[in-house]
Amino acid sequence: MSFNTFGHLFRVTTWGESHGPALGATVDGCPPGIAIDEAMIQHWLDRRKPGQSKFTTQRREPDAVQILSGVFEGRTTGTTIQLMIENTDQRSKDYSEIAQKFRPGHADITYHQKYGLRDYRGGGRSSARETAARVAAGGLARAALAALVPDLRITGYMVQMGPHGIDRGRFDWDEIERNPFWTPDPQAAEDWAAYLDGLRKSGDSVGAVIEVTARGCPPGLGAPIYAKLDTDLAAAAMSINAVKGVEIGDGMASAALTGTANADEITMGPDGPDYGSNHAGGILGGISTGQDIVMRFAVKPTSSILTPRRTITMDGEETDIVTKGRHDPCVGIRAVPVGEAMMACVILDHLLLDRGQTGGVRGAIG
Ligand SMILES: C=C(O[C@@H]1CC(C(=O)O)=C[C@@H](OP(=O)(O)O)[C@H]1O)C(=O)O
Repeated sequence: MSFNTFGHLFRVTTWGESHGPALGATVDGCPPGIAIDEAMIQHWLDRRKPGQSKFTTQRREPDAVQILSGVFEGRTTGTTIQLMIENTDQRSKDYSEIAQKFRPGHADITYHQKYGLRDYRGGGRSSARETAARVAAGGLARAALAALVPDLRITGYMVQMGPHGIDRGRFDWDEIERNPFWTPDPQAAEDWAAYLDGLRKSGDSVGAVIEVTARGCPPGLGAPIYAKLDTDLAAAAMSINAVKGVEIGDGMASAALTGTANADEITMGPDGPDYGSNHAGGILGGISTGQDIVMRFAVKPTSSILTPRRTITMDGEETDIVTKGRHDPCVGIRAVPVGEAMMACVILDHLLLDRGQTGGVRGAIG
């Protein structure tokens, strides 16, 4: 059990608070010889950083990453890699009014009950700003995966904002990069813009569902029983701030299927098994099948809102709370690159575990 660390062989420890001097990730177990530099990691951080549209927080952070160790002449050395991002745009006075109160739906109250004190500035350690560190580690994982599994493509996108889901008939992979919501449905992007603008102006927020797909993942990653690939993916997604639900493949909806409908029928293709469908989300018995790995997670509405809500103070007095400052009306938007980063870290971790146990040798079919 580690409080701030995840992964078995590719181990990521994140550290830092939203209004502290800096935050970052300490990565142990990265394979040596991986080509990496700050620009390669920055590419991924730039997709998550705040202040990029009216639909996200207006805090302005460059999220500029510094590699402090573990890289020599542009390659990982196999030793501990320290990634650091300085905080530059803290505005802690926004939080002075709520320092003595608990935001409903926020970690404020549980942190206080557990530890008896908390860094309330920007939510401290519970801030979604912590996810910058995950994205930095994910950038490193992606670089390792690019060397080890060149065909792997990890892509996240939003499939639902509030009650409004995408139309899968309009799914367009190229559209994901073109709109501020990372959604594959151009019509949804238009509809959500108007919807979220209204919510934002009325001082409210909303949740979202994010899907992350890994295409080109080899079969054989993951292991029964406690080392399942889906166990680690679910834990990784659930560890992201504000996540309240995780699904693999058809997830909860698979309960409504019959065995006939759920069967991902198998035929023999030119290069091995061919699956007619993918209800399983690319994982059977905790082990990847070689199909697309499909994970979804639900992000709750941002709890820092301008609409007054009832709460209590640390002295137990009943009161109202309004959270001022710069907040995301839908924090799910910036959770998209975070979900991708977690998928990259978990797949790399399982790739390394599999190489250790089986050497990557697969059972023959045909
Ligand atoms: C800074 C980021 O998001 C922050 C996440 C956050 C929260 O409570 O989660 C609250 C806000 O912090 P602040 O009040 O300091 O502006 C967001 O801006 C980031 O993600 O990089």
